[in-house]
Amino acid sequence: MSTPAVPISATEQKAAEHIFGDRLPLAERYVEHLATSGIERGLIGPREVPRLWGRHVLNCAIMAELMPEGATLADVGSGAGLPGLTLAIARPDLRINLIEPLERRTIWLNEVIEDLGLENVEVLRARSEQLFDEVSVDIVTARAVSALKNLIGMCMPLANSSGELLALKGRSAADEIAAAGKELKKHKCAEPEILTVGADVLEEPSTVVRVRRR
Ligand SMILES: C[S@@+](CC[C@H](N)C(=O)[O-])C[C@H]1O[C@@H](n2cnc3c(N)ncnc32)[C@H](O)[C@@H]1O
Repeated sequence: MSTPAVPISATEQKAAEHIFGDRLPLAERYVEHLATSGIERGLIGPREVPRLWGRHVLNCAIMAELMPEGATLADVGSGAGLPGLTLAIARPDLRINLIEPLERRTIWLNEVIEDLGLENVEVLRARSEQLFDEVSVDIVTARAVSALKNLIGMCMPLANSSGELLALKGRSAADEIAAAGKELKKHKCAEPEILTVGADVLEEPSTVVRVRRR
């Protein structure tokens, strides 16, 4: 691959070492894929290159801190593998389904998974709603897929009886929770929690909304 320079600050480098440990070379290879074929094939915008490490890979991979050992995951609307592929790289003990309906995205994801030699992740080409009878996992993740009020109906049916949704959100988290009252009630969910993750290692920690059933 001829790779455009993907900048990484000293703080990001330290965070990447902290999150990925001896699997950091796999994360670096993933970033190379994002910056080359990921851009050529429209999975990520060229203007994102300067923010690939900080805003995309590290803000997603830090969610590994919330994952119990050996958990099963479904990442809804995985796109270029965010956050699902970053979690598969950081945590080989997790078993992860990447759920993505668009064929060209699933082809790219499978190519990257094969190149990285990841054995704990599988791509399912489908909309989440088509998998409600087939997928039952401990944790459903989603980032930049839809507003929380829509995500609840798209994701909670994929969670097992004690399962949960972890949605990566930004500053809108509290407003999105306030707007999701009807859906939370319909799916018998408790009041969501807003978690700040990675404050000790990231310049901008991630905001995650955790939704559990009552
Ligand atoms: C804006 S992209 C975000 C991709 C990635 N999660 C990220 O953070 O970069 C939204 C993705 O959700 C997928 N998507 C939309 N509706 C979906 C559904 N009902 N089930 C699963 N994926 C869906 C789209 O195909 C698209 O790849």
